[in-house]
Order: sequence, then structure tokens, then C-alpha cells
Amino acid sequence: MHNFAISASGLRMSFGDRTVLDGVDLEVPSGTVFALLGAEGSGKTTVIRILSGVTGADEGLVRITGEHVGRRSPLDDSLTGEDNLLAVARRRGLDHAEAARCAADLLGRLGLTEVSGMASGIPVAAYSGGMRHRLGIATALVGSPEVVLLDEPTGGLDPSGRRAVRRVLRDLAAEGVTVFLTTRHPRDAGELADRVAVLSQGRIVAEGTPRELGRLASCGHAHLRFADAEELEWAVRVLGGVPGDDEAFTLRVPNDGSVGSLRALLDRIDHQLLAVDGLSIHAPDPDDVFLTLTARPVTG
Ligand SMILES: Nc1ncnc2c1ncn2[C@@H]1O[C@H](COP(=O)(O)OP(=O)(O)OP(=O)(O)O)[C@@H](O)[C@H]1O
Repeated sequence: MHNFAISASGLRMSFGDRTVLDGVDLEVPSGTVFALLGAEGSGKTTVIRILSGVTGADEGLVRITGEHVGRRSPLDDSLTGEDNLLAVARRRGLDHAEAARCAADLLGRLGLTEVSGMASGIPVAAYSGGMRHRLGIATALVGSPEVVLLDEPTGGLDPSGRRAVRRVLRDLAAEGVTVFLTTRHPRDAGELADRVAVLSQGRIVAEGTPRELGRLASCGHAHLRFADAEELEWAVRVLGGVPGDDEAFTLRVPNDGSVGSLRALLDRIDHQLLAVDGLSIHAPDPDDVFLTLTARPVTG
């Protein structure tokens, strides 16, 4: 039998006439890193707020097993990073020695030791966005919670910050802590989490390990290159897909690489007299998986 640290069933939430959550069920096994993946505005923060008890759902049940639930605390800009963590530790009942040990450990884990020491430290007001973000994560971990809820832990971080956060999350899971995080980046979900649930149109449309979701989506993409913006614009209209965010007039069109789907794509290119400068077929990557899964009609 599974041991779930977090179970939620039938969560519903509306703001005015906008239904954001339309029956969300979640089961998060203990000691795992679990990612809730969804597009902007899909309701991820709303789920975190419900799980952490900040907001009540209109309907549904939440059960969290685990003595403590850690989530980010607001930062005091006038204090150093270390003092912020000591303040959170005091509020969570740690004695002076435990608090000092905990603050030093968390600053080290999140790569903030240099800037946060009390003597040489700078106030949080002078932190960069990424440093604030990392300190925010550290506040969630004060007091060794058994369950940690993190909203967009890798949002706005540079590669070294992301690496630090990834390492911290893996260490927590190895220590038996359950981590529930949200992200809008399929790649992050695949790299950070043991299991991923995809939130779309108020429902969980898929759930599983990153590998299982890849198999479920069974997708890939064709990468097309065009000579100029005009040709690309026409291609987007007649083929669909997502243009590249570079200057190279590229387009990514879902394609599973089978002979049939390739033939259909080439026929369409021919039929629309599109001048294609380059074409390559790619195995599924996390973005393909996400786009395919969220394009599925919601049933049930
Ligand atoms: N208190 C509120 N009042 C009204 N609408 C709200 C409120 N909170 C959230 N919403 C709306 O609910 C929807 C989901 O918001 P939410 O912040 O949960 O999404 P999200 O997936 O976390 O988005 P993002 O990735 O952009 O942070 C949005 O349309 C948002 O405008």
C-alpha cells in the first residue's frame, strides 16, 4: 500500500465566474519530489495556497501526513539573510543553538554563506532577485519539516542557482522529506521531480514519472526553418506549431516521426507551396510532452 504524505481530492475553486480548479485530485508518496506542472495562470499557486492552509478550497478534502509543513516565510528586508533565518527559527520554536546550526546549514546548502554572515552580511534589501528567491526557499526548510511546499522554486534563477536548488531538493528527498513544488517549465519538472502531475483547465490531465508521461504523450516534433518572417507566419497559420524564439525563422510542429505523420506533414507543406529551408525530426523532449498532454481533451 502507498504511503501518501499529501492527498487531496475533489478540490474546486472559483474566483467570481472563473473556475480555476475543477476537481483536482493529488496523491503524493512520502519521501518523493512531486511537481505540479502547469501553464501560467493554470492554478498552481492556488493549489499550494490550499495545501498550505492559507486559503480554503470551495470544495474538496486535503490530508497532509507529517508533523510539520514548511513553506516560505516573508523576508524582512532590513535584516541579513542569517538574521531572517534565525527569526523564522525562533518562531518555529528552535532554541538558540539549534537555530544557529540550522541557519548556517541552510545558508551553506543554498550557496548564500558568503553574503549572509552576520558580521559581513548585507541586508536582504541589497540581495538580487535570485538570492532572495534562494533565501525564501531556505525559510521553508527551517525546523526540518517533513513536508515542504514550494511555489516555483526554480523561477528566476540562473543556472548555478538552479543547480543549488536541485541539489537541495534531491538531498531532502534522500532524507525522507516530501517535497511538493510547482513549475511552469516542463524541463524543470522532468529534472527535479520523481513524479509529475500536469494541471490543465482546472484538472489533472496526466500524472506519473517523467518517463511514463513521455510514453503517454508519445510525441516528438519536426523542426522547420524558413527563409523569412513572412514565410514563417504563413507556416504557423497552415501548420500550427510554436515558432522558435530566435531570429532564425524556425517552427516546431508536433510530429511522432512515423512514416504516416511525416508524409502528412510533407503533403501539407507541398499543398501550401511553403518554401522550407530545412527540416529535421526530433525525439520527444519535455516541452513536446507538456504541449501534447495539455492539448488532450479533458474527459470524465
Ligand atoms: N485572489 C484571487 N482573486 C481573483 N482571481 C484570482 C485570485 N487568485 C488567483 N486568481 C486567478 O486564478 C487563476 C490561477 O491563478 P494562480 O496564481 O493559481 O495560477 P498559477 O498557475 O500559479 O500562475 P503563474 O504560473 O502565472 O504564477 C488566474 O487566472 C488568477 O488570475
